[in-house]
Amino acid sequence: QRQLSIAVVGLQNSGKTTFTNLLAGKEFAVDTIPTLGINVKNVKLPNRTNLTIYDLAGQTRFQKLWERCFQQADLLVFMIDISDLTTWEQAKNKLHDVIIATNLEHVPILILGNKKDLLPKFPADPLNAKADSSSQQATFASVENSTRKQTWKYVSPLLHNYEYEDIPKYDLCIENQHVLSKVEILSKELGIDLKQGLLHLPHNSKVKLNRDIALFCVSCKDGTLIETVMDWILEL
Ligand SMILES: Nc1nc2c(ncn2[C@@H]2O[C@H](COP(=O)(O)OP(=O)(O)OP(=O)(O)O)[C@@H](O)[C@H]2O)c(=O)[nH]1
Ligand SMILES: [Mg+2]
Repeated sequence: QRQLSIAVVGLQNSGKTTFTNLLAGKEFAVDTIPTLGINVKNVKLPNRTNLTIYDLAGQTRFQKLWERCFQQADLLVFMIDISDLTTWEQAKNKLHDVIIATNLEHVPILILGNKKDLLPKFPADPLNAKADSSSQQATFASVENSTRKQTWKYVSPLLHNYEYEDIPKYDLCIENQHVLSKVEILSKELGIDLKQGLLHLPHNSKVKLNRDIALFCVSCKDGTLIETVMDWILEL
């Protein structure tokens, strides 16, 4: 039996409990109750893995509880609601705080841009179609001597043309919000260079990421890429 502990953090209403429920094999639910404090779930997976999921409350008053779970966690999941621009800056800053606070521990971090289903689709353009399908997921393994080389299989379709500096940067507004459903653009907007393993902070400062990091644009509602994310977790 293998034991894997996962701490799920992110702002309120981003979909943490929803994602936790999907991991536990439950259906998507529109009506959820905001989590108070910590909700711990144990899930037995068929391949002899026991998951312990710390589904944390996103409300500001509970965020100080997050740190307590970081020590126990083999994986941090950071949920972002990419459909909500009113909380975007706050979510990004919070993500940066969490990355910096945990960077020395080498704990892998999985960033999920959730609620992709609520973003407008890219204009139908046959030239874009191919690019779209190849840019669904991105994983970066940055810890040296990592035994988890297989995570690179998620990187390869993207890395062929992933160059952080070449990715356009947007002034996000409702008209162009759909760009966040492209994982490489999401990485740029979050300041995360998946290839070099760098976190870009304001005022040109950079932090080397000492950990495995993965980024996916998902929809817990439609189930988009949820299985891929689960596979990725099981490879840890
Ligand atoms: N459209 C859409 N709605 C989603 C998705 N994921 C979650 N939701 C909805 O978002 C709302 C909040 O979901 P929760 O999972 O409770 O959010 P949370 O992050 O646990 O919130 P706190 O516990 O308060 O921190 C619910 O109404 C969910 O149904 C998604 O992928 N698409
Ligand atoms: Mg919750």
